[in-house]
Amino acid sequence: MTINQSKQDEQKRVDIVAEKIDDKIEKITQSIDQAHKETHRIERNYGENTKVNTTEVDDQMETNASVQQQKQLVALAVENENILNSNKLKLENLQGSPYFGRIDIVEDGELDTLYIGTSTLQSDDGDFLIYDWRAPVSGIYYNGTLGKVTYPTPNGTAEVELKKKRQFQIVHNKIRNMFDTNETVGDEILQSVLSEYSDEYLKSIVATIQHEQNVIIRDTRSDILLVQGVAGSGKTSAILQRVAYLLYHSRETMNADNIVLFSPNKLFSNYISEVLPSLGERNMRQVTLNEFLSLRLTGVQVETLFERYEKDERNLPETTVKMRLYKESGAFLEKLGQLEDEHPDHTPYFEDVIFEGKPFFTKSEIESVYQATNPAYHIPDRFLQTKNALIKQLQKRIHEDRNEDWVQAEIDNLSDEDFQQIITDHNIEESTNQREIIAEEFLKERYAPIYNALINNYFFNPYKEYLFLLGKLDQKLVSESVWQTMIESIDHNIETHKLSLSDAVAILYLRDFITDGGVNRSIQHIFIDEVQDYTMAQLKYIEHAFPNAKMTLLGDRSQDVLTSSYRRNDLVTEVNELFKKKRITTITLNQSYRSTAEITNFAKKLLPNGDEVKAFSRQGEEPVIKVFNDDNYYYGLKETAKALNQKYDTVAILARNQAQAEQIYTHFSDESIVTLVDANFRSIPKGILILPIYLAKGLEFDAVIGHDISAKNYPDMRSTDVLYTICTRAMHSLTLCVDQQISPLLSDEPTTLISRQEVGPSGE
Ligand SMILES: Nc1ncnc2c1ncn2[C@@H]1O[C@H](COP(=O)(O)OP(=O)(O)OP(=O)(O)O)[C@@H](O)[C@H]1O
Repeated sequence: MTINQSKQDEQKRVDIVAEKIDDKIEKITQSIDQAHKETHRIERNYGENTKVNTTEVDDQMETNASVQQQKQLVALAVENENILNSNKLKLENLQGSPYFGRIDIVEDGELDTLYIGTSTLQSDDGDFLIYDWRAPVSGIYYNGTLGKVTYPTPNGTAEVELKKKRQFQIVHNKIRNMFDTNETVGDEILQSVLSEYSDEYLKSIVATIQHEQNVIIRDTRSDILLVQGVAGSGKTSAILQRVAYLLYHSRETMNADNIVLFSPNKLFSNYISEVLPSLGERNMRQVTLNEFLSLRLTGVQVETLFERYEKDERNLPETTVKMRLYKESGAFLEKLGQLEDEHPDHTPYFEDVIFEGKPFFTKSEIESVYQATNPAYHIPDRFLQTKNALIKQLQKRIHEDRNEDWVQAEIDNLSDEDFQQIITDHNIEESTNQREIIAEEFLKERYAPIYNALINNYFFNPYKEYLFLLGKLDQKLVSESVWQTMIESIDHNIETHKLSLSDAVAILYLRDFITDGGVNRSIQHIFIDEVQDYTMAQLKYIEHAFPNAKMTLLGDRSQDVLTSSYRRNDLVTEVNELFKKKRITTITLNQSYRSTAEITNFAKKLLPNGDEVKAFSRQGEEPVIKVFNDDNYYYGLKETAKALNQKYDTVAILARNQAQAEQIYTHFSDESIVTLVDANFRSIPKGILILPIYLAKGLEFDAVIGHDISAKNYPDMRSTDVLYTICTRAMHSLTLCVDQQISPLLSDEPTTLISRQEVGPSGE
């Protein structure tokens, strides 16, 4: 059969499947309509039921039961509607492009043809018209070359013969491209996908997942999956596909709420937000490290990585580097956890529990309770015993106070409504001591802030505890006076409710250790993108906070923008050392997909091990280095950006820091197409953007302009990571603008790329 003939046959099949999808969507839309009406009806009914008279004590029990039942009915109806909606979304995702792959396999002598798309579609007779890309058998499409291949089944590994592998590009239900291939996914389709222009949102790579990416996506064995991948190698894309895969693989036991992604910033969160819905899945939870820490340390402002980077850019004395590296190590947290071995007689730092302006439990009372516990126990046990003893004392007080005159007087003063409310809320039955029970409940509500303070361990002061331990540490890094000054400065920060990142993590760890808290067992998978920005102490704390989670860590040691000014050790080695008791798999991705071959080859020359980076064979323009003299620099930058914007929708001018970005913006303020992006932005508009590099992490743009890559601004090797990250944000076009003298980092670049610009009005 010729390829044209088979294309016609394939097109016929697409038409049939497309019709089936439309049919199903119509049916499901009707079902959703009905389900929605049903939910509405039950809700209305529920509303009416809750209006029953609750003042008659006899009615109360009955009302409660019926309200519970109604609540359950509403929940069921809503759940039903949600399932239908999610099925509809899956069908809609198939519309226009129902599948992208086909495999022909011979299993037990029988030839089977399978089509692969973003979700399963069955005919009314139960035949599979489309297989979900995550089904075990679909793995063959991504992994297998023609010939004998295997795939996992519930009964063990099955061996089949792969006869044909075909790829499709189907747009508006028309086959645009169709190839038979022996590779994972042949270059033709990938070429065409990668040549597209950037979008506000990252796209799913489901149709063109590469072999090594597939390994990351389908790994279910490792406790820690560490991916070291060069810029643009698809790390972020692989994470999102992996989330979708895991949700499918463990659909009985896990949903999107059991997964947390640590993302570098808010812009990034928005940028990736469309991928999972396009695969028919809900987005997982997303937090930045700073949000995560701040949520756990209420009332304190934790320094962000960006703030610290901006400060570090100015000055970083050697002693600060030493102390910081120590406090950021896993070993430092461990040291804090050895508190009891080193200070067996130490009593933790307690605080008064204040109620209505007066101490309810004083610090010294609490200390006595602690000291009365058995010193043979561990500190967390003694702490818990102390807490329980305080709760008991509070309960005793409530019991004793219930007959006090002031309590009785307060109850007499309650309105009928409030009185009834207490009865209803606590299901109090009529009896001779009903009034006493009401008094107790009233006191419980009154004393609730004390109970809360005890439950939340507010009577413990982790900040003082931390300062105490720092003071006792026998460190040999810096002189005693430098160390003391550091402690004083933390103390001062705490007074003003501020904390540096490394102190915040250490304090949390110490607090959790003593109070035996801070642990979330419901999270099953943690993903950390841009892991090169994380310290080992932070990773250790995250591991502690989510003890049941497997971790997927993705990073690029060459894009260490935020800490390269002082970090010394290699990320992969450090992570392996930190998690040496766990099952770790390390995967390296060297193929870069984002940029044209010209841009990738240009950028990799900046790196000491740049030869490892493999460019994808997509051709484009050579990068350009434009050198201006002092007078016409900003004019030249502006003209360059405007010219590029004629051709490309998004042109990003990337600066080292926020101050530089702001300075550029002052020269552009008359242009409406220009946006100065800061850390509060949630999405990226089209046009000319100006932003500091740390906000552009993980993102990509059609055209990138590196701002002032001069010897002054990028003087030495410590700026390599920043410059490399800037260059690798570009998909199609890269221009580096230089004010006067070119940075020595560019000395390996051929002079043919350099153009000296003398034109333009001066004084701009
Ligand atoms: N298998 C693939 N098929 C199609 N496109 C791909 C594939 N892998 C990566 N890409 C594309 O390459 C670009 C870079 O991918 P991604 O952002 O996931 O890489 P990254 O490794 O996280 O990059 P960085 O570390 O530089 O931020 C994206 O546009 C993505 O769609």
